[in-house]
Amino acid sequence: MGKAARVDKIAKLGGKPMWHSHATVSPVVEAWTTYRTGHAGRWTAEELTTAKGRGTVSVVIPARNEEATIGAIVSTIRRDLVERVPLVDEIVVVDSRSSDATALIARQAGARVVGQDRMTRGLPRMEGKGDALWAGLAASTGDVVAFVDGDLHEFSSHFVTGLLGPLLTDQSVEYVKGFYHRPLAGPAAVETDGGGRVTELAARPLINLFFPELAGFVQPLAGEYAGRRRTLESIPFVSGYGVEIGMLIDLVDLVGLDALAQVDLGERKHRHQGTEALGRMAAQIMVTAWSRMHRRGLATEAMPPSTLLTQFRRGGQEALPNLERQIAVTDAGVTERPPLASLKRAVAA
Ligand SMILES: O=c1ccn([C@@H]2O[C@H](COP(=O)(O)OP(=O)(O)O[C@H]3O[C@H](CO)[C@@H](O)[C@H](O)[C@H]3O)[C@@H](O)[C@H]2O)c(=O)[nH]1
Ligand SMILES: O=C(O)[C@H](O)COP(=O)(O)O
Repeated sequence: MGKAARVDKIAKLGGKPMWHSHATVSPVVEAWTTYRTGHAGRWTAEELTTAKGRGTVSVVIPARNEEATIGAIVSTIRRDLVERVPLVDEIVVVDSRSSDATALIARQAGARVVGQDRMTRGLPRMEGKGDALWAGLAASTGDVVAFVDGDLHEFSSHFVTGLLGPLLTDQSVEYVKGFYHRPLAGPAAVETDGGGRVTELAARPLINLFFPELAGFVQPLAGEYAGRRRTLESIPFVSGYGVEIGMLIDLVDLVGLDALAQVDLGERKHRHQGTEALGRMAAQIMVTAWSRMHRRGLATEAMPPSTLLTQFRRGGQEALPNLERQIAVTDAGVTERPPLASLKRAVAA
């Protein structure tokens, strides 16, 4: 049994959790994690520029009100991977209905900035990150497209080279997902591995229960990933925060686990959202997972989930006297952009 396949597992014994360090994951996941996991340090930008040959590479960054971080991310990629070596051919920032200076700062740092709504004009309006990513795929031209979140702190260009490594050096890889350690920075202290709360509390249990072939992905919700255009254009993009889990399931169904890889990018620091917002994110992820469970015959059409999420907030003018809390109801329902390739075919016909 490979080291990568050794996992810690909690077994419930008499109500008390007990840790085992020699439990195995499924043979499929064991083989995949051993064979398809890499480390960003394995590839230099120079080697990858040679490997790229005549192909082209786009970096797409979705950004909604990211004026604090977007400039440093774009200028780092530009300096290291456009000017120092010609690895990245274009940097596209998708301005996702920002109300701050995100677009201006990104442009000044050297990105091409496209508006989410401008790219999807004439199509039904959709919300959130997934729609921004689809707009970015439509706006970009590279044969390989790398996506990077716009809220990362202490960004380094190895995030991009790590994602590109497997794709530019191994033709059998169609898609690469990043993974990392995730500190949780609170107001007073940093919890070393406290980040990724939605991942640990919602996405990982869902994946293990219903899509166990994907259990070897260390960070299934990572916003840093790259793929071949032909593949990315062949899958739908779920709106909002359903996009990552939807993409992973759709990809494994389309190209198979063996064409997917993951790369260790070290550590990732980002802007944290509050618990209430993460609850809405988790609900979108669950609704998306349900749609894929339904497609696989694991859930019936007769029992679709209610997409309304009721949350409670302390005090406020609208507080109900019996609860001393106000109630906020949001719709966690998601929609989908169709595979970009199908739209291009329809336009060409
Ligand atoms: O309407 C939106 C919302 C977000 N973003 C951008 O998307 C990126 C990630 O969004 P963020 O709100 O920072 O998400 P996280 O709280 O970091 O959530 C994690 O989990 C999400 C659900 O899988 C993933 O989409 C994220 O990439 C991942 O970092 C950032 O650049 C945002 O500016 C948009 O472009 N449009
Ligand atoms: O990916 C996640 O689980 C969410 O983005 C939450 O991340 P955080 O706990 O690091 O803020």
